[in-house]
Amino acid sequence: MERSPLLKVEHIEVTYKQRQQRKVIIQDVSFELYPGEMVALTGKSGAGKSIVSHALVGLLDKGLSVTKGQILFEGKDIVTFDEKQFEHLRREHMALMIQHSLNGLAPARLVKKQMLETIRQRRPCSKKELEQLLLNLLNDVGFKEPEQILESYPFELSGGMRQRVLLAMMLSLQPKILIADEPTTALDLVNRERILGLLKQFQHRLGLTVLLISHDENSIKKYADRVIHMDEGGVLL
Ligand SMILES: Nc1ncnc2c1ncn2[C@@H]1O[C@H](COP(=O)(O)OP(=O)(O)OP(=O)(O)O)[C@@H](O)[C@H]1O
Repeated sequence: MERSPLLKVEHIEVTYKQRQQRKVIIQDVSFELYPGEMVALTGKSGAGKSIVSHALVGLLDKGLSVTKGQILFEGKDIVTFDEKQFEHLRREHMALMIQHSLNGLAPARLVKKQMLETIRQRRPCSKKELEQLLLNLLNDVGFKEPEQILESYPFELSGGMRQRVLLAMMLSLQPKILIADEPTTALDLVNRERILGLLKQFQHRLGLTVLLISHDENSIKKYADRVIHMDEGGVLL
């Protein structure tokens, strides 16, 4: 039986428009993601990888928009979604783990508070149950003393620890697709391998579909089932 893609990006173009200025930033980008696979999107800095990831979840910066093509999630074109529909998509289906761990966590707010806020969007259960879920998730990403992590501020944690907290937070949303945009850029080799190993583990254990975005093809290719190359705004096949 032929499998259908969970996500199908078809010939998308993203344009930057501001007053008289108009510039095509990426053009004719097409690729597919099948359920349960880990696909790497690589290409040099400036190729447009982050723009693609933002377009997928409706988080393009002001002035940027998808001007051609379709992005089909479970067969439905999401290019025309409004903000409310994208919020729903991000909460229920597609989580974006963004570049540099501190961007994803407020440095001076307790980890527990931030994680609770995220998980509450998805699971309406008691505070006690939620806290237990958080402890389990932190355990899953390798924290031996998750209680201590919950009571920490992100600025007190190392880059690798923050990235693992962020991963636990994203997993709490139980997404179908996890988009990890340069998840290991700021990390040393040991932490890089640890984060990528965890992503691989969750791909297998939860059947998670992962889009792994990185300019460093060498560090991710052994983890990916397939590699897609982007070059100056397009996809090289
Ligand atoms: N908000 C924006 N407005 C206008 N142009 C932008 C904006 N953000 C990015 N660009 C342009 O889009 C192109 C692609 O940028 P993008 O950040 O997607 O590259 P990238 O492949 O993710 O690079 P990196 O690996 O460095 O993150 C670049 O030429 C950049 O200058």
